[in-house]
Amino acid sequence: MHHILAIDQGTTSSRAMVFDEALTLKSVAQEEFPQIYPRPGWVEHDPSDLWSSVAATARAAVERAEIDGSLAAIGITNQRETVVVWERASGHPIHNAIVWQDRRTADLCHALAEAGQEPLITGRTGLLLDPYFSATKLKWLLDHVEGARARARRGELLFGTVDSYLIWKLTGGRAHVTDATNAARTMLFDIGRGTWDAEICGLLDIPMEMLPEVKDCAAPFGMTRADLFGREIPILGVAGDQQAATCGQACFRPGMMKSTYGTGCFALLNTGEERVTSRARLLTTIAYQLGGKRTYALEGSIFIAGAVVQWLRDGLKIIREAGETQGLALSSDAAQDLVIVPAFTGLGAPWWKPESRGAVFGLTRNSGPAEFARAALESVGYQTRDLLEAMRADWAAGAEGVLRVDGGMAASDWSMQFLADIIGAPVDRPVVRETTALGVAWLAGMQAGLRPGPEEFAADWALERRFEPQMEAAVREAKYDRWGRAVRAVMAV
Ligand SMILES: Nc1ncnc2c1ncn2[C@@H]1O[C@H](COP(=O)(O)OP(=O)(O)O)[C@@H](O)[C@H]1O
Ligand SMILES: O=P(O)(O)OC[C@H](O)CO
Repeated sequence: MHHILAIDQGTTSSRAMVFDEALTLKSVAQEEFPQIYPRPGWVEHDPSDLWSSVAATARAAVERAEIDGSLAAIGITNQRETVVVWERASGHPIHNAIVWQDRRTADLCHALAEAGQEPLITGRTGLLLDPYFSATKLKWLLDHVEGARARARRGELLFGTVDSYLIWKLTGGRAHVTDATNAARTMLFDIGRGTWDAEICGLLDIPMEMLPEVKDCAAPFGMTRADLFGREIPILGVAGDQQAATCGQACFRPGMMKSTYGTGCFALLNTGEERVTSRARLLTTIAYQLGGKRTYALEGSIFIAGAVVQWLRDGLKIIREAGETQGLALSSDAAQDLVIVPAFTGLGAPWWKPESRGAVFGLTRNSGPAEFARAALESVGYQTRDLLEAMRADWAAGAEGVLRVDGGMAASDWSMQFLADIIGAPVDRPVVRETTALGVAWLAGMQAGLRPGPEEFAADWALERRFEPQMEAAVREAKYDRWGRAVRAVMAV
């Protein structure tokens, strides 16, 4: 029996999982690492923390799985958009990684929009002019680290998203590569042609010498150093974490969609070969690239989902652990209809209002922890419906009715039932909820010749529970209408 190691390098922790060749999970290791907030709105990671947590969890997962040298392939999935720049000669980063959540380039994005650059950028990359993406963060580094641009031009510095940096470390500096899904999040990549875009690089003064080679999601990315796992192991699968979850959820047919509920929520709708241009301010992105063929997706990104539950725990201190929200919601007063708009760091898709902040509507003297818990869980459902409405507006062919869910918050039955109620469609939760790691393990396993293609993988996808909508249509629409008014009020303040 061969085994596959999936490395999932996320925003707050690194995880490693070993799967056998039938994709049964054998072991897990996880390590959190520090978040660095140098100023309000700035978020950084120390690249050495990313690397050491990946190396430690990878080794621990392999040890725990007791697989006796049968490791055949590695897959890497990662937090997307985060930028690392390092020296080709030494492998040393020239600065902390600038994380996807970092807002330091908001003014630069604003200036580019004022200068009329958004149509070019959106047309080529499918993305909006927002600090979320890598390009303006990379420009910031080249502008602020002394001598960086000249060194990059001489070929001394390399840029990568986290996957690319990890591959450089794993291979001992023998491969400077990335995959098409990660490249698609940089705002430097022409997603139609599948190449780095010279015009956008020119506009931002980014030397193209520092960009990695872009490969399919299932491809030979390089061999690890022999000392890491006792011999060289091939890295054969790479995808951004939301795209890996799309694969793990087997959303291979146009119209299929998944929504992942972690700290934030990211919904991807497979649009097949069609590169749908959003009129509703969603993102167009690459879902996966296999055999040189790109499959596209519409993506809605919400920055606060599970994080609203963390706020109940750490901010309001009305719960000790996330699971308590379910009991509270069940005991809440149905006559009160509290609405929480959790715009703690602004509003993401489809509004893109970085300056908005949150609000609570409908407070009475009887409003207490139970009503807050229910409103917090409901806010995640409402935000998802906003994304689905935008997807419907954008794509006439339209999403199939069912939404596949995963991520930590998908564990909450109450939340998933409300989600089904408010979107008015079934919500399917799979048996395997580690869809991100599963997706990239499948990609690597397929490239290794251990796993068959998408059709067979899709046939193996197993439902744990379907949540059917039960709410009366009139109640649903009245509640959603009230949410819409609350969001508009938040944007107006
Ligand atoms: N039973 C639950 N009910 C509601 N929210 C939950 C529950 N379990 C976990 N969460 C939320 O899910 C999030 C963790 O999910 P995870 O997929 O691990 O996130 P990430 O990968 O972004 O760190 C947390 O924000 C937590 O508040
Ligand atoms: O690390 P996660 O799971 O919060 O995912 C982050 C996303 O990739 C950001 O686009």
